[in-house]
Amino acid sequence: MPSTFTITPSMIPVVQTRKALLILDLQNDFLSADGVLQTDEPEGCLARTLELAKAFRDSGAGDVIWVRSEFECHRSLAGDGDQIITADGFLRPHRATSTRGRQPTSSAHDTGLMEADEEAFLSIPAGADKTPCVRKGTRGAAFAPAVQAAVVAGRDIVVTKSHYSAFASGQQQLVQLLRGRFVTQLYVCGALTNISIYATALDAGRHGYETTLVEDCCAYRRGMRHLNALRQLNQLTGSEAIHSDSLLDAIRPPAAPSRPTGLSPCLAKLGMDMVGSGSPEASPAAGPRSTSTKRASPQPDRGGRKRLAPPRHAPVPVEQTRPEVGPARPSNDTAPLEIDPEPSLSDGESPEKRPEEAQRTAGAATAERGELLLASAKGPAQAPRARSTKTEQQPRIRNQIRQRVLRPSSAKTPETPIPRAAKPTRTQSNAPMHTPSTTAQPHPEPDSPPSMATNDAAAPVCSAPLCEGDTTVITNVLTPGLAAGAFERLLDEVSWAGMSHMGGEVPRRIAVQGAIADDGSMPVYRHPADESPPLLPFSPTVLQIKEEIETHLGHPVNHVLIQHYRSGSDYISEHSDKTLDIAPGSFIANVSLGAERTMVFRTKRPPQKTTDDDPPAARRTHRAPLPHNSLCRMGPATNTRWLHAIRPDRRAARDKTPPEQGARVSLTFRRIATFLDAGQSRIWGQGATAKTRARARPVVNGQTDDAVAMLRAFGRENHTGSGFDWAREYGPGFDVLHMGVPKRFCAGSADALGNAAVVLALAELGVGWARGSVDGPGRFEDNDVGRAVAHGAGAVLRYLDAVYGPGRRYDQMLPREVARRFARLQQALDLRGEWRRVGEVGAVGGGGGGDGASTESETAAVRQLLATALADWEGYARDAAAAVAVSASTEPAPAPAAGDTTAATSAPGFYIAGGSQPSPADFALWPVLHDMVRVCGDGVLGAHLGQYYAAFKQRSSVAKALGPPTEE
Ligand SMILES: O=C(O)CCC(=O)C(=O)O
Ligand SMILES: [Fe+2]
Repeated sequence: MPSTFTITPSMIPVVQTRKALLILDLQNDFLSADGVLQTDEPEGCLARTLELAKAFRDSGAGDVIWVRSEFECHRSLAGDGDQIITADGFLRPHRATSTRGRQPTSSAHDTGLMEADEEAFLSIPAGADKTPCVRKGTRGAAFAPAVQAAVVAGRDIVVTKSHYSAFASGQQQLVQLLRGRFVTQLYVCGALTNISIYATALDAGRHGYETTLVEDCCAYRRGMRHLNALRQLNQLTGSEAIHSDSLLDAIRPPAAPSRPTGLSPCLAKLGMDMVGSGSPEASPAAGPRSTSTKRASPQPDRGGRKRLAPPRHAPVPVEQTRPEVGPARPSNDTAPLEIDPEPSLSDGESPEKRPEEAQRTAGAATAERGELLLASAKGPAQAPRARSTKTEQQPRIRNQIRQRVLRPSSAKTPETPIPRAAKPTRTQSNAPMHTPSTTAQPHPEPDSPPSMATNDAAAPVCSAPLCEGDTTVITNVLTPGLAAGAFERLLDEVSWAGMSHMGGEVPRRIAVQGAIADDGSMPVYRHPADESPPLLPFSPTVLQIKEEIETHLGHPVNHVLIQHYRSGSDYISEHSDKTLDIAPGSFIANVSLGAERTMVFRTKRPPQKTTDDDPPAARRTHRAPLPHNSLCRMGPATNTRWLHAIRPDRRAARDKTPPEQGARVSLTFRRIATFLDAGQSRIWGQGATAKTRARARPVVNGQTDDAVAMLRAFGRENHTGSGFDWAREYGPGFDVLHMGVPKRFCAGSADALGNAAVVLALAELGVGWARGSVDGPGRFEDNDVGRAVAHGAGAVLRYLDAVYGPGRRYDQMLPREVARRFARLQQALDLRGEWRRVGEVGAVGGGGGGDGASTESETAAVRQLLATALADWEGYARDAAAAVAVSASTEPAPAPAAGDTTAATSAPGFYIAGGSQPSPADFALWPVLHDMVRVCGDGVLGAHLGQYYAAFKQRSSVAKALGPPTEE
């Protein structure tokens, strides 16, 4: 039977979705030195953003949309409208309860504070005294000159908004414009991360756009706000933050295939300085090529010119370069292997010249609608140009090509394997000077005999020199016996920690080990992190690795930073190692175990051009794959002139080769010349102000001027190549040890029960703290800007409740609940006082001081006393139990509080002042009950109070409060 409809797949319109780069608020008020809200972080942000905009446009990846803000009228932050972040403290990621992603806390009080914040530049509540920002017609509202010059009129799109969000209700212009262009994927950057970027990205998520933040192109004034915004966006909308390099990589024309090098498969993948030096001869090591004759036929580039597919074994530059600035680059000049997936669509003509192609891909009606909508958009928007599917499909095809050509299946190595136990012969002319060993570690002589037990497959192989010629990758670097199982042993034996940077966790686990001298002194390597884990002595496997690695360095190392990249999502951003504490002339030794990742080297930004006649400076990139059991031996010249990074590798597992799967451990060994004493309280050596131990000076902790100066010097080392003036920048030395986000300090008092109550509250509320350096009356010092201090357990409990606990929301409690919370807390504090007095007069415990040894009659007297004192509490516990029983039969169990991992499952979860979460009364009461039970046995508590006591005891926070005070 003939079918009613004939379905011809080629007739079905394919809507090709597109991307856009949304750049927000790069206006004078946010960028210029006299701007009202000048952003100065991150360094180089504007230049990177402009570079990205150009590359994005030139690559054909999508549209560049410049958005600017103009103050029109006060924008309230109450209700469901604009949302921004003005919190300086760490915002704990919360469970998204609302699909609209609204922040859960926004009382009138919070809103008032937010609107008053200077960064809330579109909110000027009545009576506010704020400097006007981005007022229409002012210089501050204009794009910064460099930005204005970067906007390509007639091609880019410029949109003006008067809300924080570019998608706010009443601002449908952008949504319509994007719809018309079939944009589904947005890359967002600009200024400020926590204000316009946050509001816009949150709304973009609501509109269903797949949104990615280009983190290093997001400008901000306060690091914590920037991090909070990125974190919250990730939490609420799933948007990821990437580095602009990753985006540039994704949109950049395809990588040239490696010229056959004849090296081992791994080394063949190294990007080496071989531009133009290769032979065009065929080689068995050449990677597979497409066998499709169609694909090998002449292909058009995007400019419509014919170009030839590369000859089968054409020499191609291995080094990947990207011009810093300069004219738009034709898409084919570095794309020798561009394969058109649909040759019929691109046969000889530029997509731009083929409007009918747009109809084939998107359908005539939709293409037209795109144009109509666009015409209604404000700003110099341009009619949509029809795009071929080719442009959009390139990344995927390129990836396939890259994988095939960069992974030759077989290759020979012409390198002479390095004999085991022999120091590799260094051929580089600019290899670091060998600093004589000052420690007693033995080093084999250069011509010591090769070890007997090696075979070819397992012998170390050294790559050709990389970057500045002083860097090499040595594969098979560890002896097979050590390499086998080292990865697993390290995971087990190393004491891993998180590390914070700018108040956030770095995206990998780390550990620090080093040579601790007999007197306890140790090397210290300072780099831009707020806190690093403590240095521990070399663990057995690390020590073995260190000893083998030293034979390849020719000098000892005394410090190692061990990093665990748990998956492809863990990474280290582009940086150069900070040489403040590194001994001059020494190598930085990166040992890789586990999954293969790629070290991407990129030359530092060249100095600003001086005249227009200078040719545009180019930055060079090398990719060095680091397979399991390899050593990247980086010399100082490379570290001076190049940055390096392990970028995230978020490819799906199926797109990775087996060696690339899984986790990686790297060990970065350094020779450090700055030292701390055993107590980490004094510092001396190369990078300190005191150059000798005899003159060692106290370390400086916290966010001090010194810390800022050191961080700025680190920043300059990252950005200045050989122009970095070490003697001037680092020569005088820094005594800074821990910097960055200050800690909260808690100093205990002689009152053990008060201390336990505070520790219990801190644990329950998930508030991290460190032990205060000064002992004295119980004291809590917060890490807010003003460093709020509360004295005495009662005040601290109230403070913690009001700032971190449910006490933030007294406005949402019934007055009687508030009164009950206050009254029970006071009563619990009084009970603690009575119990202490009992202890003092009757010598029966009372405050954890006594050992419970007392006569029967004394104990009986105390029991009697307690029976009276605890009568009220028994009643409260009975009421609370009854309330829980009622709500348990009608409602699902309340969610456990922050510090509790067990309450939801095993504890009934009733609290002495009622409610669904512990209150300060519980924190004050429970340690007292516990002490009473310790002294008098649990018979002292009535049935309900006993039940309350036992249930609360199961909470995970209790273990912390009972143990010795431990920091978080
Ligand atoms: O994991 C790596 O190989 C790189 C580590 C690194 O560059 C560093 O710690 O400075
Ligand atoms: Fe590094």
